[in-house]
Amino acid sequence: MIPELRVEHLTLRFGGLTALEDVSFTVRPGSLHALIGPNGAGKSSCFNVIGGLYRATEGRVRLGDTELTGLRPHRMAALGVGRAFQNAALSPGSSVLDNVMLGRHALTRGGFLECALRAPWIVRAERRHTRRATEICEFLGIGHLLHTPVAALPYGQVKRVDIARALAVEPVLLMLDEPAAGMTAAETADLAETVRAVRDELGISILLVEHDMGLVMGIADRVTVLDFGRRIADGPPDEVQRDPEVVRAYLGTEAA
Ligand SMILES: Nc1ncnc2c1ncn2[C@@H]1O[C@H](COP(=O)(O)OP(=O)(O)OP(=O)(O)O)[C@@H](O)[C@H]1O
Repeated sequence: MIPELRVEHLTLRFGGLTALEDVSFTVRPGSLHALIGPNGAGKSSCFNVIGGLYRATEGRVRLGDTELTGLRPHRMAALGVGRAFQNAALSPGSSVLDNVMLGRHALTRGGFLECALRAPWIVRAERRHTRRATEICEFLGIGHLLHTPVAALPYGQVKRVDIARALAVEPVLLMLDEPAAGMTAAETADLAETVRAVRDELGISILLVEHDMGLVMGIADRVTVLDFGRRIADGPPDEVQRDPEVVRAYLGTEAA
């Protein structure tokens, strides 16, 4: 069963600067939830608190009955949280498959000696992991690029490798941080379809942090809007889009 992600009363301060103030929202099981807002609204800060990179000054994050607050990122992977970063932390010289296999490591067991001696069960597990990593790449449309070094790929494909690596931990929650940043309009439209397919076919929850309101309105089930670190709206996309405070936040920054 896919658990609900509950973000409760998050406050994050950097010295005198309040990046988040009392932010709460819930990502319902199997839904595509977007966290949006203008520049500096606190989206990345919120993403980084949920993902364990920043420690909240106040508040908590729970996935079902599991407390995520304060856990380190590698523990989260083991608990079913897969994350793709804004600046993909991939190994550019390695192949697509090797990068995605790195994501599987959160799931692999086996000590150094067993690995070094290539114990039969390790070899079998490795084969199984390679098969699954290949399937994930095929699902994301990069199955023909398994042996290509990441450095040789166009940006849109690199982003897919990053998502594949996040999916390789078999997450119940996939966190995507501004996946469309730096993409062309065509790449963005393709990506939107892919994200939708991940939700529909894998049935997992997705938290999508995005600057571009246009991208999320077509695909999100629910949208939380931040502005100056505070939640200013939360609801279905069509409702949020018409919210006067949201319109003001976006138009205000555009006009500035
Ligand atoms: N590590 C940090 N140290 C100090 N201040 C920070 C840090 N990270 C973010 N901030 C500040 O917190 C506020 C929120 O920034 P954040 O990057 O979370 O916003 P954002 O909505 O993701 O913006 P963008 O769309 O531009 O990426 C900003 O005022 C930013 O300068």
